[in-house]
Amino acid sequence: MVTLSEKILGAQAGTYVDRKVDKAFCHDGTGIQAKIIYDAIGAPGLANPDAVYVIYDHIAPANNSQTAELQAELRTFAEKNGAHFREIGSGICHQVMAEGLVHPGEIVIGADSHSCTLGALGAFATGVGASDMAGIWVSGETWLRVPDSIGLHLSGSLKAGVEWKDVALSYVAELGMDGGTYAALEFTGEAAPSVPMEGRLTLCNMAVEAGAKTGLFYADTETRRYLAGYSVPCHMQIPENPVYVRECDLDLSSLEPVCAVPHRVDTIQPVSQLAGIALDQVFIGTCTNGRFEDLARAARILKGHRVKVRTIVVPASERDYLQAITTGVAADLVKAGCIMGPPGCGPCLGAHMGVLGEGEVALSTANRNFKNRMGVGASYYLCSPSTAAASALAGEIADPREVL
Ligand SMILES: CC(C)[C@H](C(=O)O)[C@@H](O)C(=O)O
Ligand code: SF4
Repeated sequence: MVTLSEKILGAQAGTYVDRKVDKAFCHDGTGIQAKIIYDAIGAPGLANPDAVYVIYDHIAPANNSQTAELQAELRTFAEKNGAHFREIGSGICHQVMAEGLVHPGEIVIGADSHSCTLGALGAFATGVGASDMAGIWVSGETWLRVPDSIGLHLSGSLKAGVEWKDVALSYVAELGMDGGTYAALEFTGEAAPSVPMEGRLTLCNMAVEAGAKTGLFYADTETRRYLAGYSVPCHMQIPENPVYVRECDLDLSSLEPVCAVPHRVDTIQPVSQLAGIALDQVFIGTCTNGRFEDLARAARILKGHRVKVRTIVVPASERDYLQAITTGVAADLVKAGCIMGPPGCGPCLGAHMGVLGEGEVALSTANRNFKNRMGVGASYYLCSPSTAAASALAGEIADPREVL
């Protein structure tokens, strides 16, 4: 009668606990703020430098001198204090941590709201603000209220042209933007073991868009297969008849390609009904959908054709980028007219490399379409990599099932 969160945190839902943090990561944005608070506390050093990661991804490379100077300051801090530092171009913090650094059963805290992504590995992973991160640097621990859990039971299999992103957008729409507030979403059911790791990362990534504390998959043979690629051993996690405060059934076979429409992540419409909406920009990337598999899906549609609208592709990590290069996926994308950016967040949060102008309309594989996020006065739809690719070819929103 124990949920995975209760098991990992070692206490019943509702209990407040202090716990040692196994991995604590931040990026160039939140790391700077955490350092200001850490300096004010005046601690003698990091309590557990080996658990601390500083990963440059948000405005990477820097967009102006002030950003560059702040980044230089945090870089020096990380190096002096013995933290793990990942330079610009390494990739988005969540993806970098997913590449063999996070293990099932760990407590993983990131100074970024999408840290829930790492629940895909059977870890308890959640986001905190900069002050909590500074607290972890000082003490090596954090406090948490053990969350209640919502069971999301997956059954059936995806039809052609429907992707994990469509599942993610569909479950967020089902729960609503605050429907999972402070809960842990446990992905279970007969179809869960067959969800590949890249799909698990996409599904857990969007848990916070339903207000959830985290999303989790039980570590199973897929987790073991994935971690073996990083020479990381994996202990399986067996569900112990968890009790959920709410249960949702998601029949994968019943889903179709969807978009979240401006300006809410939980408001979706079938792509077929949006077809024909003219676009100014398509963006394929982010911690939701910038992995190699996502780039390959887009390339499958774009290969041998030419995009009709500016299309920016940003790999989630150096590893994803290299894989796209060695497999020819990157060449297919560039030959199709896509602009490839360095691994990182790219234009996701409207800070650089593809900011939209007033009145512009974009389609993005990201997880948020909040008003003014990618550019003041712009509007954007969220979708899967295949929908993004099909739409890039058409210059307007298009159904991927028509070109597959
Ligand atoms: C900048 C950062 C704090 C923010 C987050 O926490 O999610 C960003 O990554 C985002 O996606 O909006
Ligand atoms: S890719 Fe986007 S959503 Fe993910 S961490 Fe970066 S800014 Fe946030």
